[in-house]
Amino acid sequence: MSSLEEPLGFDKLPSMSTIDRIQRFSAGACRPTVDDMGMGNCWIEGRGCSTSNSCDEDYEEYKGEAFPWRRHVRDASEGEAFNRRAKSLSKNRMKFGHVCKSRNLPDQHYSSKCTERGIRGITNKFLNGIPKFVKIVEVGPRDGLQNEKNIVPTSVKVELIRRLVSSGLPVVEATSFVSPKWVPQLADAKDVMKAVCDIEDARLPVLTPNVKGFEAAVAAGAKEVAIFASASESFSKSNINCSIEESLARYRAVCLAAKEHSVPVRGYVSCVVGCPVEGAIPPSKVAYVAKELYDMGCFEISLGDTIGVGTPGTVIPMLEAVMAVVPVEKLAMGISTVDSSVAGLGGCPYAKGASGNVATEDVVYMLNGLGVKTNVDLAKLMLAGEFISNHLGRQSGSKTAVALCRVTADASKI
Ligand SMILES: CC(C)(COP(=O)([O-])OP(=O)([O-])OC[C@H]1O[C@@H](n2cnc3c(N)ncnc32)[C@H](O)[C@@H]1OP(=O)([O-])[O-])[C@@H](O)C(=O)NCCC(=O)NCCSC(=O)C[C@@](C)(O)CC(=O)[O-]
Repeated sequence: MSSLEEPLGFDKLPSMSTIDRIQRFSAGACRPTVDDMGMGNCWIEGRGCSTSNSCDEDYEEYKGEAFPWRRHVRDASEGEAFNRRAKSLSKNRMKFGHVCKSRNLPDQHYSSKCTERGIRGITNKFLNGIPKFVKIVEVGPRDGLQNEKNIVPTSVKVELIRRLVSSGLPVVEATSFVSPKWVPQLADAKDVMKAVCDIEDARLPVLTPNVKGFEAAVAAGAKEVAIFASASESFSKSNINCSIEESLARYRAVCLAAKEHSVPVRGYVSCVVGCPVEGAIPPSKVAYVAKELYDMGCFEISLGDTIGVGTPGTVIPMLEAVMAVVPVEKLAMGISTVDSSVAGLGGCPYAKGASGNVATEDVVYMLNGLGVKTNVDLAKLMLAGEFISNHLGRQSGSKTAVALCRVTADASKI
């Protein structure tokens, strides 16, 4: 049995106060603003939101969030037809016949929700303290397509991004400005970014491994970037060809350049629970890297279980260690910011055993069922998932998409 598989004893389980802290936290809109740039650790418009009852306003505020750098011109071509089609499906509802044209399904309405009151009653009773709003960071066009055997044409990537944005996703990671020798699938980063940089309805961050990537990203029109470190030495070496310390030095340079350009930087920590080479990763290592990224100016830290081996018994001690050094509202995992990928696409090409990503459709469906707002239209999102799955010639990795396409019963009764 590898160390990753060793069951934790009850003595290793986190204290109730930790679980309570995580549950009670309902983050405010942790968004970067241009005004916050250049203020070191204060790049975020911080909002004290430490109780479970204060986030209705957060949702309202998030919906109305303004992005001052936007100059929006929507491409009227193929996207128009899609918008018309999607508009015919009301929010959080859909007609089966419209979503899966290929299958002759009855034209039934369904909703993944019971009544708002009913849900609140249930969640108050059993899931006290879950956030009322969850921000979803869609990584499909970047993480999802970086590991595809066949290179996806630029026009398909651009159309996917447009569809995801029009489903209401607030953040869609568009591409990576990395070495094309390392990730040939994203060698068209410049063209993708140039085609989507005028979209104003969502933030479109891109990955930048060094200053060279940052400069290319900004020249192509990127207004937000992400840097990606690892808590595992072996993964750092195989993913970005340098040690953790070397990567942190590179990222400090990226953050400095970003500060000069008033570009917000998001930070990733990979392998926060386990590494395919090293096995279990100590929470203290994750906390160290997360704090370094936070100190260099990242407005938010995404904690990635890169190969999908975490359990509550391993994730909570890790969160406990990270929360001791980085404010919880700056963390993007298991709290009220979730990274996911449309149709479950993706996984890091340099992480052996990376088992793909949680599908955005499944996250939205589950959150809808809990009465947690995301601002995402599940019907439009499923159309985006169907679009890319059709292009890739395989079934969606989303259980929700697969199940809802096949249901012939009155789904409102399921
Ligand atoms: C970091 C490097 C560049 C080091 O790569 P290297 O080979 O060590 O770097 P180098 O500085 O020696 O440069 C080698 C060549 O790359 C070029 N180069 C150098 N930098 C760039 C750049 N930015 N854009 C374009 N080209 C670049 C550079 O100009 C040179 O070109 P040559 O002279 O040979 O023609 C490379 O290892 C790399 O690109 N790695 C990226 C790997 C990657 O993208 N992995 C997937 C994303 S991470 C992930 O998915 C995990 C995450 C984020 O989702 C979180 C999670 O789930 O855990």
